[in-house]
Amino acid sequence: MAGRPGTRTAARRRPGHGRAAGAGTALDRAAARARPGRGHRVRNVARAAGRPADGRPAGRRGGGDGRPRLRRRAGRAAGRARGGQVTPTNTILIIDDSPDTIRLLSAMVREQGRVLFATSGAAGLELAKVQRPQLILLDVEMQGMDGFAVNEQIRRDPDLRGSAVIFVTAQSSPEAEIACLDAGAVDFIPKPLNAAVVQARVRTHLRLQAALTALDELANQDGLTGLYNRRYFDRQLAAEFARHRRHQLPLGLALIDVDDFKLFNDRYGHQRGDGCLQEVAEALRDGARRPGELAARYGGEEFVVLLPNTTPDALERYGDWMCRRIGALGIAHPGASAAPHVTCSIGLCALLPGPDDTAEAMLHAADMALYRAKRAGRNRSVMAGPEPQPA
Ligand SMILES: Nc1nc2c(ncn2[C@@H]2O[C@H](COP(=O)(O)OP(=O)(O)OP(=O)(O)O)[C@@H](O)[C@H]2O)c(=O)[nH]1
Repeated sequence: MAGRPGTRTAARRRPGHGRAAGAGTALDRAAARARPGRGHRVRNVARAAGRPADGRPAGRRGGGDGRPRLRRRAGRAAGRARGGQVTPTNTILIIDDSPDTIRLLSAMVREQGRVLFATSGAAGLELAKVQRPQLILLDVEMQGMDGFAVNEQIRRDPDLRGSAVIFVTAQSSPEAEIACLDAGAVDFIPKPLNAAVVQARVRTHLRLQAALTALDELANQDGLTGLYNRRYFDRQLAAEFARHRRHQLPLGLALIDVDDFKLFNDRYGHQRGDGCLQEVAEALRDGARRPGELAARYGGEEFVVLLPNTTPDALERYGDWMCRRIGALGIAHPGASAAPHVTCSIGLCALLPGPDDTAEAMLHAADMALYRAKRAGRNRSVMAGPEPQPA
């Protein structure tokens, strides 16, 4: 298959490059040394802690088994939940200013996932943002920023929504326990630490986290195509629009509609219609290759693709290329008006968002362009803007 014209190869950070705070401080090294016989493991984990997986946002990773990405992710999450089996994909972050406690806790939970640690609240927060652990075992009584302050920042950060906090504390009164739970922690582990209790609690919460992740992913997925659904797209569009406005970057949007699809359904039936939508969706998913690009089903036979940091020229090339790709699927559609196979019309909008622009207006502009593409004969893409007047 020919590559998409004018696109850059996805910039991927090389594994092992990039650093995060909390790894390799003097205390971290002391903690590793203090762990008889296993110091190297903790040290290695701490080094790995600074390594972004591949520079792409979670959930947008391509890869090889041919299943839609979202489906693969949901499957993985469900796999983690199934039977409570803990896989190496679980990450547990210990934030504690005592090397002895880190050593002890690491030994207790090391079979339950990849263990990272940080010896201060600030370092722990930075590490958590990069590594997105499922569980954070958070010491309450730390020097500087205490556990409650760290927890508050975790709760406020939308990127850390998927990380559950278990407080670890020597204060075991009912009031202390209630304060931890009221602060939003999922659980509470009392000191002195008991290995069986720690493992049971960690196991339970890893299971719950996996189930929650799977549910969250399903809630964002379109059932027929496995693409993201409109709800998720609208959220991402709002976030990307704000980011592009802040950094003054050009944002691209493509609204894609299958041509004469009613006729296709009438001729071949809804089941074949569904199959056709799935094939189109797969072409769109496969075409969203650059980091941050997102394809979603907008409703019915209409799809939408968000293309971050994309100039009008590049967006026009994308539109033409995607029209050709969908035509090249070669799905027979003898009654269609533009060609004897399935085609699509695409409305494009490229925008450097200014203070008065809105995501809704951008979608509306793309919709108007799509309407013009239909009127001009279908099987084409049209850029939003003033309609060319006849000479
Ligand atoms: N099979 C199937 N059909 C769907 C689905 N969602 C919407 N449709 C059908 O898509 C068709 C859309 O028809 P119209 O809105 O008239 O548009 P069109 O026939 O594609 O015509 P143009 O858009 O003008 O090219 C309707 O027949 C819907 O029933 C779906 O999930 N599966």
